[in-house]
Order: sequence, then structure tokens, then C-alpha cells
Amino acid sequence: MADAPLFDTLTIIGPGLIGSSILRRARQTGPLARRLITADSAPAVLQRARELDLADEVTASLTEAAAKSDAVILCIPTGAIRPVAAAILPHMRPGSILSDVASVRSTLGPDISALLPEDVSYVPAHPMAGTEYSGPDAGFATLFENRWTLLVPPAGTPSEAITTMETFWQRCGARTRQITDQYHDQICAMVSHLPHLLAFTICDTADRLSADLRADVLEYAASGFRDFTRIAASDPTMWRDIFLTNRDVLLATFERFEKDAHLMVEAIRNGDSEAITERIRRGRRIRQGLIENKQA
Ligand SMILES: O=C(O)C(=O)C[C@]1(C(=O)O)C=C[C@@H](O)C=C1
Repeated sequence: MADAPLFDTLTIIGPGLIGSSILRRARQTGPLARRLITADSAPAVLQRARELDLADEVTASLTEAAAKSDAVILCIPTGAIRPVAAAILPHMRPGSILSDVASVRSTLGPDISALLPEDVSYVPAHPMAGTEYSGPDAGFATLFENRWTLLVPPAGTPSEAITTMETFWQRCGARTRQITDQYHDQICAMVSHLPHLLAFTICDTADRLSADLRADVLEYAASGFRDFTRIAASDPTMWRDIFLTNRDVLLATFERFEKDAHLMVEAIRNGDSEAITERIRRGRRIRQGLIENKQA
């Protein structure tokens, strides 16, 4: 017998890359929810969500959507989560679940817990998946397939609500694991935030070259540089919020990187072939590890 839908009514606030991928997954493969609502404050996003038929109901009223739902997932930039949660939580039903997909936890757990009405659970979950594209057109139903989703529920969250969200993400195709906020932010600073900082900076450096050299760099960019440009094409608001919210952990991670980059530069300066080769070898081993874990 097919599984019953996990939720009666599910609202996705922010049908962008992640939000619209969840909606597409729910539409195509179910059984995630019997009824889907999507809400956003931007009229152009709502119009596109309607054109793409992403949900049964498309609305500008976040509070009305929340009041009708047994689960609400905030798929909006990190900086918008606190104010939007504060606005919708008083309208949420007893027994319902609030979630978000923010890339930085910082103090979100305690902050949102302090706003939670009796009988509403907060079970944030961060899918380690994405592309450089954003908006309702960017999503696709298989985005979470075989990718990790890190669940970061605050202490004291009812275990049934955690199990429900874990099942939700597994039905989206993801592997799930529960970790603490602090550990989450440390991992993401290394695997996601630092790489984006480097990519934005490398592209910025290229952009500041003299006009002729810049033009030729872009002309002949079918090389290592091209892979950085993919990451650097990511959404500015989202990444500004991530950098500012995970500031301390990101800066500590950057300092480690700076030291390692300096060691490599010194090895090059000193013509230390052995040190250079050893560092490159370690990089290759990371890549091989990802391939073995089927994450590359
Ligand atoms: O694959 C990409 O292009 C992404 O930027 C996805 C990526 C990442 O850095 O890996 C970006 C942010 C999310 O929080 C998780 C995943």
C-alpha cells in the first residue's frame, strides 16, 4: 500500500531554488502532502509560481497560509527567517511544525524557540544541495536525491516532530542526520561558506584587471577559473546574509585557510617541490573521498 501523505497541508514560504524543488518533488512523487500552498511577498515570484503551477494555492498572505497548514517551511534568506517566523507563529495551528532551510544556524534555534507558541514544534533542516541559480524556475524535483539534509532541532523538540521532518526529507530523496547548531555552522563554514567567499573574491580579482587582460581572461576562461565563476554566480542577498550571520566561524575558518595558503605560497617561493607536491596530493585525496562517498 502506498504511504499516506505526511502532511495534510504544507506551506512553502519562498518558492525559490529550494522551495520550488520541494514543491516539485511533492507534486511529482508525493506522498508529502495532500495540499500544497506557496506564499511569498514578491508579486513577480507569486506570478511565476502560478504560471509553473507549483502549488494548489499561491498567496501573498504568509499568515493565512500558515493558519491553514500543519507544516510551514521557510525557504527564504537567512536574515528574513526571524522576522517572518515572528509574524506567522501566532497564526500557526496547535500540533503544527515550523521548519526552515537556513544555511547558518547561529542563534536561530534559541531565538525561534523563545517565540514558539505552546504546541508548535520547530524542526529546522538544512539540505546540503543547491546550484548557482535562484528563483521559482531554478528548482527541480531531484535536487535532494542522495544529498545530506542536516536536521538541527533545538533541545527539547518533541521526537515525533523530528521523526516527521526526517521522514519528509528522506521522501525528498535525501539522507538525514541530526547535529548541533554549532557543529553545523563549523561544517558549513568549511564546505560551503569559505568556498563561496573564495569564488566571489577570485572573480572580483579578475574583474579588477586592466581592461585588455580582463577581456582575455574571460575569453579564455574554459579552465579552472570557470568552475569558480559557477559558484560566484550565486544570489547576492543570500550570500551576504550567510557571511554576516556566520561571521565568527567563517572568519576562524578563513584564518586557517590563510595560514595554509601562506604555507603553499612559501613552498612555491622557496622552490620546495616536495612540500608543493604533498599539498596537491592531499587536495586530490579529498576529491577521491568525495567520489567514493558519491557526493561528487
Ligand atoms: O552547489 C552549489 O552551487 C551551492 O552553492 C550549494 C550549497 C553549497 O555551498 O554547496 C550552497 C548553500 C547551501 O546552504 C548548501 C549548498
